[in-house]
Amino acid sequence: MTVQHRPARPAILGQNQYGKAENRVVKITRDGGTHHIRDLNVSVALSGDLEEVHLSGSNANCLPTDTTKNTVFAFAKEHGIASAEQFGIHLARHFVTSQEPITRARIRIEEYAWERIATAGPGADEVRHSFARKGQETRLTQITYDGETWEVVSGLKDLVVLNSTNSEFWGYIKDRYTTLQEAYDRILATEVSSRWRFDWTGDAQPMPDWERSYEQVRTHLLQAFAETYSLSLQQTLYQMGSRVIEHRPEVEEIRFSMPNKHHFLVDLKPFGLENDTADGAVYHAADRPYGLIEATVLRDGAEARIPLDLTTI
Ligand SMILES: O=c1[nH]c(=O)c2[nH]c(=O)[nH]c2[nH]1
Repeated sequence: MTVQHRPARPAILGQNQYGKAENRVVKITRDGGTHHIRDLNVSVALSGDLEEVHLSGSNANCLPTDTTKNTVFAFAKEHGIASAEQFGIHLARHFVTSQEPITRARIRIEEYAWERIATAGPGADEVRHSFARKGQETRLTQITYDGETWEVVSGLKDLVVLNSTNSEFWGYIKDRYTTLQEAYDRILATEVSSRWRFDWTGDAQPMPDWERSYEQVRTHLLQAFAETYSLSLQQTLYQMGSRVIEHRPEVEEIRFSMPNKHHFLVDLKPFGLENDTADGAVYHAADRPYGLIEATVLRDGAEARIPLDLTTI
């Protein structure tokens, strides 16, 4: 029997699209002391007359993905973000109407919601520039018992918080590798992971009210974050820990691991746009690398027993 071979046929280019994915755009608008935040993850995919880009390597019809990224940030500054839908419509229309070879644009946007951290007020002391990301953090606990002594370490993780002002960072060491510019008004954002150890070791002592303790520690952490005028994330961390130690007698020791979730002001000067912190500033929320600030705050005389690496409990 003879085997039938299908005639060889040439390769052809099928459906294709390209663009810049996951542009992390944060815009802060100021209404006096009350700040508003919009936090988007914007992905652009363009298609059209792009055969030659793939086949011959001619880039004559290629709008660089870098340009699509710049457009997203510049539009956030110039036109604002009234809603994710409005922003996406505006971008899609721009790409299709301004570039002849581009005949289709798909803009995908995820929006991260934030809620204000409640502080003292309303009144002069009320903080209006501090936010916690919506969505519940994870509450944790670890109980150890050897037949005699109890150890209870509780905590939380994934609590994302942001101050849109009242944060500076300057006066640090400068060596030949330093390029960081001093900051006098920056965003301070972190994802709090914390564990705290209770002074309760056994039945001879009254047991803490675990529910109320958790609620109170969480509130003190949030309020200390919001109310601290920060000169570094390290200083904010210490304020958060010492506030818990001072207000919650049942807590002996509290440990933190806090990534510095950097937000960089985008340089929009090449597009004739000023972008400073005064109002409507647009930031790039950088993913990695991140600063990682870790420390324990203890009651004077207490023993530090929470492991340095929080992932081990
Ligand atoms: O709060 C900060 N602490 C640092 O140690 C540090 N280092 C850095 O580059 N930025 C910051 N911010």
